[in-house]
Amino acid sequence: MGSSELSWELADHPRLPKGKTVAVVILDGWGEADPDQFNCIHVADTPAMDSLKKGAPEHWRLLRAHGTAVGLPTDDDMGNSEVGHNALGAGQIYAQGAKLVDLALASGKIYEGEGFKYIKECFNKGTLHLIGLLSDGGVHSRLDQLLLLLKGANQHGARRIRVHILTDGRDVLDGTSIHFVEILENELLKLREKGVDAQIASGGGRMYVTMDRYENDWGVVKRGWDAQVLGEAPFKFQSAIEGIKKLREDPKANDQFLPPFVIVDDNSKPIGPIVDGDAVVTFNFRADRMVMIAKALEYENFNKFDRVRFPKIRYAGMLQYDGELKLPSHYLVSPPEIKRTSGEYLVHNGIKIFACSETVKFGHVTFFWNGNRSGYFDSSMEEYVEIPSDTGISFNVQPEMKALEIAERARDAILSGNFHHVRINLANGDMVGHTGDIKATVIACRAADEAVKIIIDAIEQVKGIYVVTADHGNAEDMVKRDKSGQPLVDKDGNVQILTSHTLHPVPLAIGGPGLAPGVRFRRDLQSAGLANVAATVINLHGFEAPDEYEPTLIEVGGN
Ligand SMILES: O=C(O)[C@@H](CO)OP(=O)(O)O
Ligand SMILES: [Mn+2]
Ligand SMILES: [Mn+2]
Repeated sequence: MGSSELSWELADHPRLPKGKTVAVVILDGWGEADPDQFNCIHVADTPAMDSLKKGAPEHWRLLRAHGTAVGLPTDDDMGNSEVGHNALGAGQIYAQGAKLVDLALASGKIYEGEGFKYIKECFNKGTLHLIGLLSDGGVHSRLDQLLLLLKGANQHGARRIRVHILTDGRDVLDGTSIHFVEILENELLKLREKGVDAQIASGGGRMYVTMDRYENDWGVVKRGWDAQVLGEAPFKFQSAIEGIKKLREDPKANDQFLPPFVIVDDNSKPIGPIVDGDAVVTFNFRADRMVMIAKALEYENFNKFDRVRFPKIRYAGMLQYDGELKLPSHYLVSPPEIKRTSGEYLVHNGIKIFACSETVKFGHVTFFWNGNRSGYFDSSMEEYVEIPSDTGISFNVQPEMKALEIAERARDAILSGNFHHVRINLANGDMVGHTGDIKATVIACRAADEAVKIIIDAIEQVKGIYVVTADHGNAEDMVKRDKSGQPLVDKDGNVQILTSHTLHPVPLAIGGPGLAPGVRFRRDLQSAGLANVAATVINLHGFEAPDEYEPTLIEVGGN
């Protein structure tokens, strides 16, 4: 039976009432780890989160937020916002992009699909361009997948290949970009030895070039366009390794923010602009930071910046990045078909939804939450509010970010009585954690905690229920550690700052005056993860969860 024939009607929960306002708060990048000076959540003053934990074993627990619990290939994979919010919103665990690409490459099916056949048409006369994040972080892309794709594309006819790299330093240690470029150069050399004209053509740091999201700053995408498509950039080098070494000589340089550069030949001519008749693949599997560049590459009508030239190319994404917009229209691997998410169920069952975050996380509580789908399920039942993020600064400069504004909008939505379900994401722990600035991250954690307090107070007033959790770890551990947990130091004796997410579990707290007496966490689901939250929230709205969902975390004990 197709899913459209399944009913959307949820059964009444036998013990739990309807009509309570439920606030769902996602602390982005807020894991649980042992306390020490690199645990910014521990160092920060966080009275609201502390009080949720203290003495409340029935209403506070940990959840798995990484690896197979959220559909990633292995339990060595750290969690991230995409898979975390997908699991939270969908209540089911789907094999995610990273895994699907692994399988398609291993079986060779990637080369038999419509997307590859489409770009292959250009291999005879045109160049194949590969654009994406160069690291083994596994959040947006993976180097090993790129290398397999390079090899496979060549075996299937690509004779001229240009790679446009985006340096990481966010999912991996800062300064590791050189290492990844060396590995890539090695592979390109092997291809050249076989007579393939394969080279790196341009580059730049992921946070400054190409990988913006949720339309926070189109200037980022434009810088990428200029380098990748037009072959224009403020820096020109004869090799990417030489270029990155040069750029990193600036003491403030950082892989995440390297300026755009193009590789030029002996005559200072860029070696790989994208021109009519070329094929382009964006090789990131994760959606949010590819949607904007996909629009620039695909849309005939486009007014976000002056593209100067709009080459007639064949473009495919590694995945389709937006299922609602069908963007891009060609892709190498089908994305996970995330269906029957909790948001869609709730609106079908009369629950009015308010969702809010600031720009840099706005799509997390809407697009990701709803299974990588943009827009409303039912605009008469939902309101999504985006608070504009600061632009043009690194978030350690303003670590409070928009936590207060988000909390106030959520408070107003709660007190208005117009919504049953109020959902927010607080970006601080994650966005400031990624900067590696420990002092600023401590301030960030405190700001997020203050926002939690505002929401809990509002829930008290309307006799509602709160659910506070996180999507993955980040701020709770800011240092790279050895196997025994000791901080690692570099050759100068400095600790190695960790800018990435972590493998730690995240807290889940429930409470509020609306929580029915006897509601408590079950004890039989010790290894539960983020996907168990959706059924729990649906129960708290007074419904039984759908059968296909991961089990609820709560039970109603005797009085
Ligand atoms: O910034 C991002 O793109 C990722 C890290 O690569 O973080 P998050 O998953 O929290 O959005
Ligand atoms: Mn996140
Ligand atoms: Mn993050």
